[in-house]
Amino acid sequence: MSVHVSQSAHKIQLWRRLGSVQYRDSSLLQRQHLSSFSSKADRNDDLVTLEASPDTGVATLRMHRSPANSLSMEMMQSISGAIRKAESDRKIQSLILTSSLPSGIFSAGLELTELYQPDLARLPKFWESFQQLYLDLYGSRLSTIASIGGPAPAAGCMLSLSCDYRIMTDNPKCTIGLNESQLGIVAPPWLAQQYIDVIGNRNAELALLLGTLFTPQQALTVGLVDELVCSGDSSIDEMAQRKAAEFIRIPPKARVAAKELTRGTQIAKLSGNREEDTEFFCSFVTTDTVQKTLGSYLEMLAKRKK
Ligand SMILES: CC/C=C\C/C=C\C/C=C\C/C=C/C(=O)SCCNC(=O)CCNC(=O)[C@H](O)C(C)(C)COP(=O)(O)OP(=O)(O)OC[C@H]1O[C@@H](n2cnc3c(N)ncnc32)[C@H](O)[C@@H]1OP(=O)(O)O
Repeated sequence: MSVHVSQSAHKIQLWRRLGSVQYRDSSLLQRQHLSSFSSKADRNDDLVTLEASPDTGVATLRMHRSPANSLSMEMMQSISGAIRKAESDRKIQSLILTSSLPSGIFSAGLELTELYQPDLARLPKFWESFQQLYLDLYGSRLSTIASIGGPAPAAGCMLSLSCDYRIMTDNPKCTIGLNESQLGIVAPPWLAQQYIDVIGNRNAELALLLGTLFTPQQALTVGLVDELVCSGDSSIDEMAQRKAAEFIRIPPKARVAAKELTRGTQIAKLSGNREEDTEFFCSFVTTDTVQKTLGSYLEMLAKRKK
């Protein structure tokens, strides 16, 4: 086992060094005209806002990476940083995760330019930031509530799955689910497991195969969200606050211990397997087949917009 781990660590080092090497597949070097998908690194400083209220014990983490709260490496690090900041304040017991984008989009999942024709030096760090975000949110001592006012596909769904409670706007245009298979990729095992834990094995199996995006009503039926709020009703924030207060009434030690009961094993599993997970991701996502499918998906998104 230890030999396997050290070989794996060696491969990750190789990935990092490969950063200076250009991506080799010539068909992929001919960049298509996907002008709206061209950004990579962004500034860390204005992607999220954390509002802590020591009086109520509730902090609200608002995501506002325009246009769709897609998760670039910096975005994931900013969310992780805000979670840790809220946790370091002993007066805070609950965290509401929401979007403050005017479009209402909760999160469009991983930033696709991080996956398509990736920067090879950045790729392992990008994935490690995704793992870290899962560990920080899923393993938080805080009670966490996702207030989902808009679409939450793929890693956007992961953000909500990592919370303790999910409230969603009842607008059929706002869909949620792990749609990775539609992009020619697959959710990592730790994310698939969250899905199985929340919606059950058969529902998860079908939804993962088909890349299903559930409407809010369907999501409520399968248990992917816990509560719906009428579309256009501003009370989603109030409902989240009310739920947070309900969680806060439970003695913190008991609440945290209860959470550990259901999440501890999965958290320990990924914590002990991060390098292999990163290695697998880097190898998988850079294959020609995956890159071609991602390219087509990006084109489809751009055309749909036109
Ligand atoms: C061990 C593991 C092994 C292997 C694992 C391998 C891979 C990793 C696997 C899984 C983890 C998770 C993966 C992901 O999260 S992949 C991302 C999936 N996301 C999507 O499919 C969503 C795509 N977007 C949409 O469907 C729509 O944009 C959305 C419904 C969110 C909003 O629709 P709306 O009509 O309101 O707006 P649009 O005009 O479509 O978009 C606005 C704006 O935002 C840009 N955009 C949208 N999504 C993304 C994205 N994910 N990344 C980057 N940019 C995005 C879109 O281009 C528009 O931009 P602009 O033209 O500049 O306005």
